[in-house]
Amino acid sequence: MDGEVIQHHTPGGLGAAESSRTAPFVEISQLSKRFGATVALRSVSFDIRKGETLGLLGANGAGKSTLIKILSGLQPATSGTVSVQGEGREFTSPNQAQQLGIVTVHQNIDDGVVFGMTVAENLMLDTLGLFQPNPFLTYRKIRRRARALLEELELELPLDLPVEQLSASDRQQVSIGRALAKSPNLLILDEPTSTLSSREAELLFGAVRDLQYRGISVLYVSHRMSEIEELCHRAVVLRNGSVVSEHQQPLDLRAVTQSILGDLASTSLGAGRQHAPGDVVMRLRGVRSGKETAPFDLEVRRGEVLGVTGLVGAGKTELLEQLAGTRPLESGVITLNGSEYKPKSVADAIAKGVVMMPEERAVQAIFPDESVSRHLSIGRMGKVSRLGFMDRARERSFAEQVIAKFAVKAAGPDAAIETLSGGNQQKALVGRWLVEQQSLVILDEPFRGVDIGARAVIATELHEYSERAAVIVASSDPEEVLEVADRVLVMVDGRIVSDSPAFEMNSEALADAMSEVQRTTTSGAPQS
Ligand SMILES: Nc1ncnc2c1ncn2[C@@H]1O[C@H](COP(=O)(O)OP(=O)(O)OP(=O)(O)O)[C@@H](O)[C@H]1O
Repeated sequence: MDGEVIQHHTPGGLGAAESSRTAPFVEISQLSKRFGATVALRSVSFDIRKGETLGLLGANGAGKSTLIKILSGLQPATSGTVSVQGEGREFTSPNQAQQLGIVTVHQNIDDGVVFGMTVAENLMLDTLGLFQPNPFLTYRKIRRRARALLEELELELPLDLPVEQLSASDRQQVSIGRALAKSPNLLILDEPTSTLSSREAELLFGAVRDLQYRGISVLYVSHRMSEIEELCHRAVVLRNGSVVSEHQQPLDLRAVTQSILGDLASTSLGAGRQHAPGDVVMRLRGVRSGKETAPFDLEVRRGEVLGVTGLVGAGKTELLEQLAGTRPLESGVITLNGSEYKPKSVADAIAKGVVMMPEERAVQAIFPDESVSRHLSIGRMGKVSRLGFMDRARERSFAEQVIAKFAVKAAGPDAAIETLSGGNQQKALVGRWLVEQQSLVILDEPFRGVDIGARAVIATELHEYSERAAVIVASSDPEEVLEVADRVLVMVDGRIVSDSPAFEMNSEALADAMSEVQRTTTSGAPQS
């Protein structure tokens, strides 16, 4: 431990019984985990007390997910012990962990849902034992129980839709609902808000507070310091697989950040940078973000990072997909470097120099068994093949450049992508589009699961890259947008309601604009 001063405090409005939060529910002792030559956890010891919400923090690759996988019975530890309510336990399956009341919502949303089943079936999967055939269990009954659960959690989800038809954030809500239906004693949440809008995140915080009142323990992993501050009674920091500090409320955020990174020098983000907008790269005239919405005009220039924000469902993705060739143009005309631009497909857009990193990393971009280098070549076949055959040397050297430039923590270009921590996968995916020259790079939610140090690296690279190309960054988190953007568009219900230089905005003003659904004006970006 670094020996931080420990002060006692209850997070705002929690009111959970202080006295019951002294006995440990889980005690982790000298836990270590190796993957070949990689040491993911080194002799980790701490406890999670009854009724407390404990924050688990650490940079990308620090070992958080590995620890969670051990606690959930998904992976065995190499050495060390885990005790539950004072008894040493070894879990060899998620079922065993769940029998002891330990339920986990994993970082990858789709680990928590079963495709091909409806929302109602997913919610009741474990509680009603739907994996076993039961002739007496009707869909009506499943649906009734699921609806009662949703009412209790104050969630609104379409019960009869197959989960694969839901948006990422709705699937996330289903997996959280499914976990809560199991009445856990310890709920582990691994970056639960990374795919949620701020309103959905508020609902989740309400659910966590409810668990606190009921004396249920929560292990809460997040890169967002404001969430740790708001929800957690204590926080433990992992760095390079070791526990390096423990913090109590009120959190000293500077000390926490320093402890996570081991060095504060690399965390200055882009706020307040000087920039000079250059030539127009892409010009939109009469374009719509959806069929029902009013058309608008927009110019995207070299020399500035254009941030696009709005709640989930505001129309950001619909707009950006039209630019990237994944969705046909609804209406209007687009020009790219002065010529008409009407991409017929993603490949056509890429050939014209417009590339997009999609929002849903796991579903749309990751092929788990492929190596990092193969992964980074997907969509760049023309650049890494010769006479139709993959050129392995070129593929590896490209991957090496991305790994070095974005400080991706990986055993090397041949490592399978699934051996990288979530945040390191994300850095590699962002980096793959910023090594070569493009006309326009679009990144949808690039900071998802990325730690504060890595965010600074990405922001710096984006600023540098924007000198040569137009860059659009979309995020539903106003703070993330302000960290990187020079100019910010706010979208509400498919319309652009504000278009301003970033230095004129702050996160409160942005959040207000994002939630202002009843605006009467059509667009803050004037038609010309
Ligand atoms: N299956 C695996 N094979 C090899 N190495 C692995 C494997 N899983 C994890 N690692 C390595 O263990 C270390 C810890 O990874 P882990 O996923 O626990 O980090 P994390 O703290 O959850 O990061 P993030 O914030 O990016 O999700 C990393 O160096 C990672 O590359």
